[in-house]
Amino acid sequence: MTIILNNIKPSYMSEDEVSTSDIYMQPNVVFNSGKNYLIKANSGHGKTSILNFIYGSSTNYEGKINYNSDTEINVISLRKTKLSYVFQDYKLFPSLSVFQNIILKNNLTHHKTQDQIDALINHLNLGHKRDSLVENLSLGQKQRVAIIRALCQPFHFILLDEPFSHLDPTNIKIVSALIQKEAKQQNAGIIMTALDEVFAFNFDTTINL
Ligand SMILES: Nc1ncnc2c1ncn2[C@@H]1O[C@H](COP(=O)(O)OP(=O)(O)OP(=O)(O)O)[C@@H](O)[C@H]1O
Repeated sequence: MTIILNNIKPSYMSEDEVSTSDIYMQPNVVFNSGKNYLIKANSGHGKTSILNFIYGSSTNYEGKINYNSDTEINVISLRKTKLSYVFQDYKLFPSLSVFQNIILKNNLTHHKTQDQIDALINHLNLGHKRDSLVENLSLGQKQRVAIIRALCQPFHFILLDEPFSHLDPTNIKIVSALIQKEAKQQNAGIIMTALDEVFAFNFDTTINL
């Protein structure tokens, strides 16, 4: 799958604000599945915005996004099998447990077995929290739950919005290896945003937003 951005500009940001961007207001910015991309920028420069535009959860922009060069495709139809997203604010259900949050999604996709989900929970050091309510987790624990949930579907691209902002170096290493392995198995692309370099990851391309 290919995602092509053409002259994208958030409607709520001025031309001056995005004038130095390598993505905003640029023609033909191409993302290919099978490749890992880092989108790097300071706070408030539009990282969440660009992922929301690609995912179609915001249409508050000028310009055009094409998926597989198809100008007519409805991005929402791509989400179940082609686009996964780890939101910066996680979008978990606080009154459900770790396991319930994950299985709720997996029940829609049937992408993993229950044993595979338990193995992932243990692998990301959340075994002792499996049946705890998400509202009682630390931010770093919530971040890992959101990552496991995002892996419970097939995808051609996974979008990750500052996914390691609350993780320690050991967990970053474990989570990075897992995401890269899962993406590689599906020949999928990774589009990650961050404030700075992410050394635990092998990126093909780093783009300054
Ligand atoms: N729906 C919206 N309406 C108006 N302004 C918005 C909207 N969404 C974002 N903004 C503004 O656009 C700018 C970019 O926001 P965005 O959340 O994309 O940045 P970011 O790079 O992800 O920031 P951070 O690193 O702090 O998470 C900010 O000035 C923000 O206030």
